Order: sequence, then C-alpha cells, then structure tokens
Amino acid sequence: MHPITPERAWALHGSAATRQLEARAIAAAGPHVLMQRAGLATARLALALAPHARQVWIACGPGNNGGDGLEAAMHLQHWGKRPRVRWLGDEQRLAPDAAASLARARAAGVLFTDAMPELQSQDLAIDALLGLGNARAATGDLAACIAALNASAAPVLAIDLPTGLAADTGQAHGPAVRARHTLSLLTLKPGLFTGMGRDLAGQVWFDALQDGDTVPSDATLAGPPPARARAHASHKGSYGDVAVLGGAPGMRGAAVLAASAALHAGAGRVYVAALDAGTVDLAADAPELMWRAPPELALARLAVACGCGGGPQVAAWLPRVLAEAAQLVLDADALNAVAADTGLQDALRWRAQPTVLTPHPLEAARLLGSSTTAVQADRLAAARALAARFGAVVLLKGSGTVVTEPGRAPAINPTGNARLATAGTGDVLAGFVAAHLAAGSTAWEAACHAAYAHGALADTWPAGRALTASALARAAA
Ligand SMILES: NC(=O)C1=CN([C@@H]2O[C@H](COP(=O)(O)OP(=O)(O)OC[C@H]3O[C@@H](n4cnc5c(N)ncnc54)[C@H](OP(=O)(O)O)[C@@H]3O)[C@@H](O)[C@H]2O)[C@@H](O)CC1
Ligand SMILES: [K+]
Repeated sequence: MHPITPERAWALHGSAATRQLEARAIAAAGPHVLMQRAGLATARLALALAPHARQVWIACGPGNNGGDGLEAAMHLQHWGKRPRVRWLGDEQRLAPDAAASLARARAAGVLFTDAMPELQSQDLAIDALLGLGNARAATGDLAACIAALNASAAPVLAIDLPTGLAADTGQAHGPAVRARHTLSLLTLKPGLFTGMGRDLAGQVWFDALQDGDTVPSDATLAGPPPARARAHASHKGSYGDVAVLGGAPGMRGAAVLAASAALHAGAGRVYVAALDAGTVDLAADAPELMWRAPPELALARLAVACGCGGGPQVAAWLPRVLAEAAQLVLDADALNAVAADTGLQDALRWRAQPTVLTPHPLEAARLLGSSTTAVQADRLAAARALAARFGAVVLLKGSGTVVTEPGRAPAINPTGNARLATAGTGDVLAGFVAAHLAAGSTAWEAACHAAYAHGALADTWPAGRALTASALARAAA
C-alpha cells in the first residue's frame, strides 16, 4: 500500500480500464480473493490511521464496495475493535463475492444495526457505500448515510472512491462523501485528483491488490520535474529570452507579474512589451526587466507569453505573434481574443512552433463554445478537445490542473492548493511556462513542469506569510 504524494508519477485508470483489470485479476486469482485482499487492506489502513479506535462505524452499500466494507468489518471484529455496520444491501440481489463477505462478517459476530451512530462517539467511520458502480445521484437511506458520514466528527476512510465521486471525471452529481482518506483499489482513478476529487478524497492511498498485471492507462498523475543543474560554463543566452506581451491600461501589473515570474524561474533575459502605450514603466522592484514597444520585439527569437492583462488591445497583435513567436504561451485575454475570432483560431491551428494554451475553465469554455459547467463536468475531456481543436498543448487550470496534447494521455498535476486562488497567480504560471520554453523544454514539458513548480511553491508556502502573486513570482528560484 502506498500513500500518494507528489514525489513520483503514477498511472491513472478510469472505470473501463479498471473493470478490465478487475476481470483479469479475478480470473487469475479466483473468486472472492480480491475482495478478501481489499477488505484486509482497508482494515489495516483503518488501524494504521486510528490505532486506538474502539468504535468504528462502517456504512456498506448494496454492491461489491459494500462487500469490501463487510470484509474489513470482519477483520476489525477479529482484532478486538467494535465495528457497527449499516448495510444497505438486499440478499436476494447480492453478487457472490459480497455475499461471501456478508456471511464472513456475520460469522465473526459483527454488529449490524440500522440505527445511525452516535456521531460524537465514533473513532473512525468507513465509507463502503459505493465505488465504481456509483450510477446515479444518491437518495433515501444512501443519502442519509452520506450525510451521517459528512456530519461525523470521526475521520472518514473511503474505500476505492468517496461515495458519489465519479472515477473518470472527478465530479459528483448528487450527495457525496467528503473523506479524510481514500484507499483506491486495483488502480488509481483520475477523478481522485481533479475537479472535486481533491476535496472529496482527502489523502489518497493505493493498493494494487495484485502483482504485475496492467492495462493501458488513461492519464498520469505527474511527478516532479527532473533536477537540472546549471552548467558552470553557461551565460544568460543559455537560458533563452522571454517576452511578455500584455499589460493594457490599468492591467500593467499582470505583465510585470508574468515577466517577474519568468525572470525568477531562470530565463536569461526578459522583455516586457506593455500595451499601455502611455508611459515607460521601470518596475522598480525588477530593474532586470527590459521594456520595449511591441513592434520592437524580435518574436522569432523569443518565447512569448501573450495575454497577461492584455485586454481587448492584445487581439491586434495576435496575427503577428501567432505567425512569428518561436515559442508561445497564450493566456487570459489572448485566449479570449482567439475565442472571439475564427481567423485567429485558424492562425493558431496553422502554427507549427511550440504553443501552450493556459485557460481557466471559463476561458476553456469560450474556446470550445460551451459552458464552464460542461468543462468542469469532464475536465480531462475538455482539455483533450481543446488540444485536438488547436493542435497545441493545453494546460487547463483549476483544482487538479490537466495538461494534455494531441495523441498523448493527459497528465494531472498533483501540486497546489487553494492559496493559489488569488489575483495574478495565473500570470505567474504563464511566466513560468515561458521560462521553461525559453530554456529549451518541449511545450509538454514546459507546461507540466511549470504547473508542478507553481503548485509546489504554494504547498510549501510558510503558514504565516501571505501568498501574493508577486511573492510567488519571486519565490520561483
Ligand atoms: N469484485 C471484486 O472482487 C472486487 C470489487 N471491488 C470493489 O467493488 C467496487 C465495485 O463494485 P460494484 O460494481 O458492485 O459497484 P458498487 O460501487 O458497489 O455499487 C453498485 C451497487 O450500488 C447500486 N447503486 C449505484 N448507485 C446507486 C445509487 N445512487 N443509489 C442506490 N444504489 C445505487 C447498484 O444498484 P443498481 O444500479 O444495480 O440498481 C449496485 O447494487 C469497487 O469500487 C471496489 O470497491 C474491488 O475491491 C476489487 C475486488
Ligand atoms: K466508497
């Protein structure tokens, strides 16, 4: 069993791939063996999480997820705990594995009761209501059990998935369990790590239940970028040049943030071309930045971060930028301009040079002609659709940032937290991506590595220090 942390990459499998692997594993191991392993793994983790627990409430659903819970209840009973089981199944409709675990739990003397637990007296609660078979919004007794788990003062350990969370998309279309820990079985599912998954699953653990067999993955949980030492015999030209095109009147700060981020992320030289033609800004806190008028930029030699507070004015520059920029990050207002102009969409499609789009869900919705709700309903599919439409790397922001490009399984970024929900952090991310591009990373690597670094900074941010975008930009080094 492994705790899932951002320290390494993991393969992710959706429900169809997991069902395929499950069928093969059951065929290889024989009936009930996997459920026995699942129940034992759950009971062991429960004990590790709450070693002194006496009262354990286990809410078991009508399918095999409930079977895993019944199997765990049997072990906890044998180990001297006092599991109380609420079982929502129907013996006439029970699958053979779950029926076997029900018989074992009964034989062990587990207490079955329909009474809801005393919420304050439980030491641990286990959510074995639904896993992969979650088919529709919960109602009735199932919804009441979800509410009881969510109201419990005890930590909740979810088996396989928090009940109500969709394995493939990270969405919940009805009541869902908010777990402190989730033990994912056989595979790690993408939905645990994006959309609502991070909030509902808590700390994810993984038990493969079998050795060696695998099926093609649907996505990856990204790992850390490889450490890259700077050669002693290097100079500023070795790390490439970034230009930020943005900063329309009233929004110059966005361009400065992106530029400062690129600078601190290691770009050799950083130019700022502000669309606010009024004044030259010497950006007192970053005298390293070089200010240029937009027409002066030698785009064909630059990694350009375009958007960043660019306002509607940025649209006029996009035909040239799309045609000429050696590498390109399109953010915010640049994405909105593309969404509003089919000519720019064609130019983006025809672009042959490395390109990263960094939309948040609303910008992605505009580009796809859909809605934020539709994008969030399946973030992986939305990112894939955008990448296919524009032939670019797409970095879809939000909880569990998704990076994808045509012909490649998406990566979900494992780092970051809600402290990043503050103005300007998106500009900082665009600057990071541009710095990676300028240093010679592919568009895919630049997007994955920048997203990871950006989130990791927030994850290690000192508790008492305000996380502002400008501080985040400066912390990059
Ligand atoms: N087989 C094995 O050896 C292993 C299995 N494993 C475990 O099995 C889990 C998958 O089991 P599963 O396929 O039985 O699905 P599960 O999530 O239990 O739910 C299905 C049941 O719930 C019902 N139902 C659904 N939605 C509902 C709703 N809203 N409200 C009410 N009822 C609802 C649905 O009813 P129906 O839709 O048929 O009417 C059906 O009865 C997997 O996540 C893992 O934990 C692993 O440990 C590996 C070993
Ligand atoms: K569950």
